[in-house]
Amino acid sequence: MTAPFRTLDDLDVAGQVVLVRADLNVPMADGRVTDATRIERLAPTLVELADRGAKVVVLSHFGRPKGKDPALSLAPLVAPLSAALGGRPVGFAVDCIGLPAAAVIDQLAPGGIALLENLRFHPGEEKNDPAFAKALAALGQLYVNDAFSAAHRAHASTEGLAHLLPSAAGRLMQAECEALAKALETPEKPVVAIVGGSKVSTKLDLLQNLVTKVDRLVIGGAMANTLLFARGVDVGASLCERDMAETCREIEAAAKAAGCTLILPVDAVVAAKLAAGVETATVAIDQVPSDRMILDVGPATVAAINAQLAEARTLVWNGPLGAFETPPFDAATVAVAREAARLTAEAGLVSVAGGGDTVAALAAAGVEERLTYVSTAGGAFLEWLEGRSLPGVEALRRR
Ligand SMILES: Nc1ncnc2c1ncn2[C@@H]1O[C@H](COP(=O)(O)OP(=O)(O)O)[C@@H](O)[C@H]1O
Ligand SMILES: O=C(OP(=O)(O)O)[C@H](O)COP(=O)(O)O
Repeated sequence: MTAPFRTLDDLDVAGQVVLVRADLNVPMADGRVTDATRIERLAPTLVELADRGAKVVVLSHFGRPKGKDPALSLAPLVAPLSAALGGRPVGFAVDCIGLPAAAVIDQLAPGGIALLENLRFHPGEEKNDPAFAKALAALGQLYVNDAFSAAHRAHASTEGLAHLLPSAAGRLMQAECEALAKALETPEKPVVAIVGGSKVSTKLDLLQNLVTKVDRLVIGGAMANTLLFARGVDVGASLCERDMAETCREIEAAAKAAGCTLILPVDAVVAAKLAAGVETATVAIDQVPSDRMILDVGPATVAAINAQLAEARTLVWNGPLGAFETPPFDAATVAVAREAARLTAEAGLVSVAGGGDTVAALAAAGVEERLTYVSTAGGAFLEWLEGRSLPGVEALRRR
């Protein structure tokens, strides 16, 4: 079968500078990578290109910087990237365009690899500014997109660049598209979705459409706080995007119209601040003290979610249910992850989960290998599920 887009098989890369859009937006704490899944899943593309004699130039964003923010530099990713490549040296350029980038690329021999500084230090990246895309294109001869997890963004490095250079999907991009299609193109019902995490405004928008694709939608994490607030629940000092209340009401209406059952937390684990060792309490969802934050869903909510999973034939999951990086606020995410893994093994549940932090949470729960498929993508995976075309994938299609 012909691939819907060009792949590495279609490129003659020997001696060429290949610009590889990667997603090195990995979870980090204290300057160290806490989950290297995205790096490890990218590595085969870089190794293949290098072994075929390409000069490999890795492009990525990291976080959501407003201008040049040293705290969001990609420099700390050089060592973990080199480790994932079996110790191959990785060069680093302090800017992703212009002389600093060109100078580092000039030093590359065939088979060499370099990483360029955070693309989002330039506003032209997120604006898909043609001049910025052109400055990136000037650095190389070929373009490979291996960042499926950023393919829902129409940015210069994910969309614009594909129109300026001969382009192809990397092995991870290819594998993600194939695996998601295989697992979810005709999902067995009932389909239960779990959406949590903290990227509230960017992910709320897609829930309106998602409710037409799934039978039940469980909402946890900071996402739930915003929906609860919109229902009139006092969420105290919790992370909550109060200006999204109207959108939340629209989602509730869309769910009702589509016959999708919404499952929101009925209890919560609260604390005065997000820190290890703080005093916690489990309270009913309408009893959150005004000076406390909801940092995890409570045990009654976990029981309700697991009851949904018991009836489900398909599970799709993006976003942790709580602030899982800081125990004990990982309890609900771990409990639900283990139940999903058990049902996958024992009851034939098709379970697909994705997202940078979700993968880290699944790994911490020890179930990363026990679900049907784990994607590196969160938002992109949900948009794929909605049936939306992803700009980063569309730009690679064979024309
Ligand atoms: N109740 C909560 N309050 C604050 N942060 C939360 C809460 N629940 C989850 N989070 C945070 O959400 C983050 C993950 O969100 P997100 O980026 O949307 O997920 P993913 O990367 O898997 O797509 C984690 O860092 C986690 O600590
Ligand atoms: O981590 C990412 O997405 P995810 O949190 O949905 O998994 C991607 O790197 C996209 O990042 P963005 O949502 O800042 O564009």
